[in-house]
Amino acid sequence: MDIRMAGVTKIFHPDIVALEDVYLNVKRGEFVYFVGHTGSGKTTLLRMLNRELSPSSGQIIVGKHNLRKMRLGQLPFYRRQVGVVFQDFKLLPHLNAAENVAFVLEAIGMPGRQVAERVKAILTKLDLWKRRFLYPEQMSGGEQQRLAIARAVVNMPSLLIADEPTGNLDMETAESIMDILFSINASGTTVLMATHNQYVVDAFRARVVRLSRGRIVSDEPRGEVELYGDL
Ligand SMILES: Nc1ncnc2c1ncn2[C@@H]1O[C@H](COP(=O)(O)OP(=O)(O)OP(=O)(O)O)[C@@H](O)[C@H]1O
Repeated sequence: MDIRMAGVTKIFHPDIVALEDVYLNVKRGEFVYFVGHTGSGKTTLLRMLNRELSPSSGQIIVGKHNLRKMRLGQLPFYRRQVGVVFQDFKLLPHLNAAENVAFVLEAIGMPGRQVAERVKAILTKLDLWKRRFLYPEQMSGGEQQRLAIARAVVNMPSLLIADEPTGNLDMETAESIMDILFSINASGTTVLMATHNQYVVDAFRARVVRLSRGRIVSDEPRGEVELYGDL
């Protein structure tokens, strides 16, 4: 899905300007990093694209959806096309790995046999099939993050939003997560990822959009950037 943000401002009560007059275009199938200091607005921007937050002003168009005008009833249909991965995984602790993934498909009414097939395919792809009966607390950080990604992409979203998906992971595990995100991107999913990880941005080149105090201050097509060098 193409994304177009025009003049987007987000003000939190009473007067915290989290984003200010943001213009951004992302083409279907792009991979884009969002970088910038803590509090620069990365998470706010991503949460608006998932329609968790609405802008105070401006337009956000994702595919054929105008997010500001979207009615509540349309939200579940929109969210089916958007996968979300957070640093804190947000896995369901009382469900095992396979059930965590199956849950997403059951929630949209997919028949049981198809659910089982999809769950097996995605857990195999992310090298988790042998771990399918484990509960999140029995899994390592890297495994939990892979499971969170499995859950986010099992429904083949057009857009994947990842907020610090390599945070708290060692370098090797972070690399395996990035390999997975790039392979998902290669299959056509647009990927938007907020990160503080200089190594990842250097090693896995993509477009880099830098935010500072809620504004886009640079946009590098091939991401040769010092994340914090010039500030
Ligand atoms: N729900 C909220 N209520 C009030 N202020 C908020 C809320 N969410 C974010 N903010 C403020 O908006 C600004 C941008 O925050 P945001 O989380 O988008 O930054 P970030 O770049 O993602 O930071 P980090 O790198 O630490 O995740 C900050 O000043 C933050 O305190």
